[in-house]
Amino acid sequence: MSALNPYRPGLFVSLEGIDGAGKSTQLQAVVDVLRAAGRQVVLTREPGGTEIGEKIRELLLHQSMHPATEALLMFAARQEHVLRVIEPSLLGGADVVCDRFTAATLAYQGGGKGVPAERLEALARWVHPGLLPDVIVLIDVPPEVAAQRLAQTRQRDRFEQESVDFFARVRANYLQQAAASPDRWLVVDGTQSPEAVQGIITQHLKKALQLFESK
Ligand SMILES: Nc1ncnc2c1ncn2[C@@H]1O[C@H](COP(=O)(O)OP(=O)(O)O)[C@@H](O)[C@H]1O
Ligand SMILES: Cc1cn([C@H]2C[C@H](O)[C@@H](COP(=O)(O)OP(=O)(O)O)O2)c(=O)[nH]c1=O
Repeated sequence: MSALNPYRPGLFVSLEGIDGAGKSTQLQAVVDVLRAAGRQVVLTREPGGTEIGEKIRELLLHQSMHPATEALLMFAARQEHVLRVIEPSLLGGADVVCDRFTAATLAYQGGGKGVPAERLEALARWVHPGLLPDVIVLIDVPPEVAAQRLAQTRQRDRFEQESVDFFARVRANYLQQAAASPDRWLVVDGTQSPEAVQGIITQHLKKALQLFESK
């Protein structure tokens, strides 16, 4: 059982980082390390993870809207996700690996777009009282590096078209959150090779799992 969330048997892991940090590249390795340890794993994402959540995701990624609307839709999608996927999985004993969670709303809508943190924190208390990931992996890269990677690869969605300044604010907010809860966060230097990033995440998760299973 977890020291942080002592009421449930599943480990909750989320991955965070600015767009282009290398999150998608590392997701499967996170799942693999847990499965190799004999755990059952549910891989999911935000915004999304449920039928309603995926519809909200489509709106969010492609329609322009006020940052407050954006934040409220993120939490609407999250409410469905927590109630239908995350909590039942954790309570049933499965680990949940989530591509982004509430830290992303604090960083993007809060740090990046100026929605007041206390409003976002109030929504978080409403939508998932007492529930936070046990481990939050932040893949940290300077926005210039992320932009260069994205330019070389894919069509950008609405969020990925934001400026380097925007991503600098998002990154700074993530780093502040991590500094405030060092026991929960792992900050990995994402400018290293994918193999090096994977090695650091794997080692950390193995230790976190040992601690979790010994409680
Ligand atoms: N450590 C790394 N070093 C160099 N390039 C990377 C690294 N990790 C990912 N990439 C590349 O950067 C781009 C964005 O990675 P991706 O995993 O899709 O990022 P995210 O999911 O965080 O937006 C992809 O082309 C990917 O191959
Ligand atoms: C969960 C979440 C995501 N986002 C943004 C970050 C991403 O740009 C976008 C989609 O997330 P994601 O699917 O993680 O993007 P990618 O894998 O392409 O990096 O939504 C927020 O702005 N706030 C949030 O709360």
